[in-house]
Amino acid sequence: MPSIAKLTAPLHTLKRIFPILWTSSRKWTLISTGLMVLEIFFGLAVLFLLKQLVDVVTTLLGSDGPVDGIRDVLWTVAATGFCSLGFLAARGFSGLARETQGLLVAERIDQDIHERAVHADLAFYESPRYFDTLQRARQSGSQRPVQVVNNLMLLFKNTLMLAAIVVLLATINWMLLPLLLVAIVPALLVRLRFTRRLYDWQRKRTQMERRAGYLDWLLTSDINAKELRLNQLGDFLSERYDELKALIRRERLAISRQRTLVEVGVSAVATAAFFSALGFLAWETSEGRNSVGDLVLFLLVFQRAQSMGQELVGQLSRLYEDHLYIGLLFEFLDVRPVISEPVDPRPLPSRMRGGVCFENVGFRYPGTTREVLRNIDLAIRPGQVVALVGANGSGKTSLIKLLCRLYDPSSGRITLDGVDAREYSLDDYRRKFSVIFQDYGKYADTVRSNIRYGDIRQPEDTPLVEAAGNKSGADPFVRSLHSGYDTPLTRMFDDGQELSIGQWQKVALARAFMHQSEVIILDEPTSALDPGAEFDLFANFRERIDHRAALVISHRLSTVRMADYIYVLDDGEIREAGTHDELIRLGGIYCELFSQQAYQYREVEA
Ligand SMILES: Nc1ncnc2c1ncn2[C@@H]1O[C@H](COP(=O)(O)OP(=O)(O)OP(=O)(O)O)[C@@H](O)[C@H]1O
Repeated sequence: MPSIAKLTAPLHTLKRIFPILWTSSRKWTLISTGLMVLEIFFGLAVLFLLKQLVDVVTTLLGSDGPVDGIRDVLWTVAATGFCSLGFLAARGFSGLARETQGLLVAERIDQDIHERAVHADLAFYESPRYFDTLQRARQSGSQRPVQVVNNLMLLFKNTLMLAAIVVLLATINWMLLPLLLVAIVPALLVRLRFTRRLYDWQRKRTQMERRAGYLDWLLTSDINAKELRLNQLGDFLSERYDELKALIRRERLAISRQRTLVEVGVSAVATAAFFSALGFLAWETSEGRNSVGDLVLFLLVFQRAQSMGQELVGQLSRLYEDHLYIGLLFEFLDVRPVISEPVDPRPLPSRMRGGVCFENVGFRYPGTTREVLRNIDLAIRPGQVVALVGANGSGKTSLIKLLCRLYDPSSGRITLDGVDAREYSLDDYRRKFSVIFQDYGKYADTVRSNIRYGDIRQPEDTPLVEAAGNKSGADPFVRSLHSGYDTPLTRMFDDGQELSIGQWQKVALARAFMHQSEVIILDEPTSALDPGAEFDLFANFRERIDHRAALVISHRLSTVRMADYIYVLDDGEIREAGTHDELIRLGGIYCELFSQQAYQYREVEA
């Protein structure tokens, strides 16, 4: 037995859909509803007039004076024709109105999806479980909400029409009604069952579809083109893609095959019902219990009732399907960021005085059990350059993500001027930092925009863009591009220019310099820079960053030694901290790393 909650679930879906429709296009909602009402009115009128026509003709056949009768027939035919025209016109225009409304609603749903996607926690993108919700929301399609309402209106219209036909049939012979039920109900049950099966299957297959999409991207994207050719991975990946797609196709077709077989069976039952009804009525007519007019009316309306019933079945199953898929959309729209604004945020000091501190911070990524950071105590004071060193996977990038509140600590706290960072408004707090990550963004836009995205509040022609380009060392090569700072980057669009990896890194660095934040965070900022460019950057680093505070992650100890204070991270814990000289004197991990790199330089010099 289905539970009450399951039965009422579609109603909840509707309750959420109507406000979306209303707010996205009031005018078109009203127009399409009005036209649908007209469509129903004319449709019912046609049915009524058909019955009238049969009655008038039957009376005419049985009477002696044909003159008045013929006039009645002609009037009824004319009225039926007029109403049919009205029906067709209303149906045509309501289709147009629904399309307009559909496009507007789809735009609104896209806006909602983008809004949620932009504000979702970073964890959302770093977990396959969450990421699937986004894919499913996309799969559900932004047209669904308007489809639901269209289907609902069509359902309403067809139900009314069917009810009218049922009344007509009952006036012929009530025994026809059970036969009509036999023609409609099994088809409905079959459709609903297979809609559910297909939906369950698609939900189960989201990851597999995503894997296929990923392989498709690997095979066709420019990023992987070099490795694909040199490692001859093309055929191998293409085979994996084919295998996945074949599996998905086989499973899907198995369901469709079963559905087709069952539907053919159900149609056979419906056809048998029709001919049984016809035979029964022909017999009743030959026995004189029904008139020939009844038989004609039956032939006119029974098949109409049957096709209307089938439409009704289609609409009901589509409505059910839409309800299921809209559930996926709502599932995504209901994702709320965990990293949220405090109800009553504290005012953030315009200039920080004490700096940012980690106080006994521990952290594990959501959905995982391993603590990637433990007992972290760290401070970044105003104007201080702090360096973070450590082996791959020791937790450096994770620490930065916590610092910028892309995640919150699992234990301990991060403070700004002694106040827990969670007490400040999220946007204001984040504005205190400018960051360049290892996997920085490459925007298919002009150089100017690529840099200005560091602080989008600045006007388009802000001189800060060139100033940032100067600081990062990007300026000389940018000026040599065909349109200087207005050169479009990447080959994604016409006229786009591709940069070298080092040049991209300089543009990304400029983006970090663009924002007049108080703390500048650089995660491996010079990994792709040539030694000359790296030397230039750090030679007068403090002037370049306007004596702001900085946190620099680097594996190059020549970069790290210019820092005021250095933290050494090892397997999620800070093992050593101090100035370069102190750490060398300590003779620990840092000293060993430094000696290894220094040895290599000495070898070159020797
Ligand atoms: N999104 C994530 N979900 C779960 N675990 C993660 C995630 N990102 C990183 N980790 C894990 O956290 C640990 C620390 O990773 P992190 O990226 O902070 O290291 P790192 O010190 O910056 O390394 P590298 O020098 O290679 O950049 C690693 O063991 C990594 O597997």
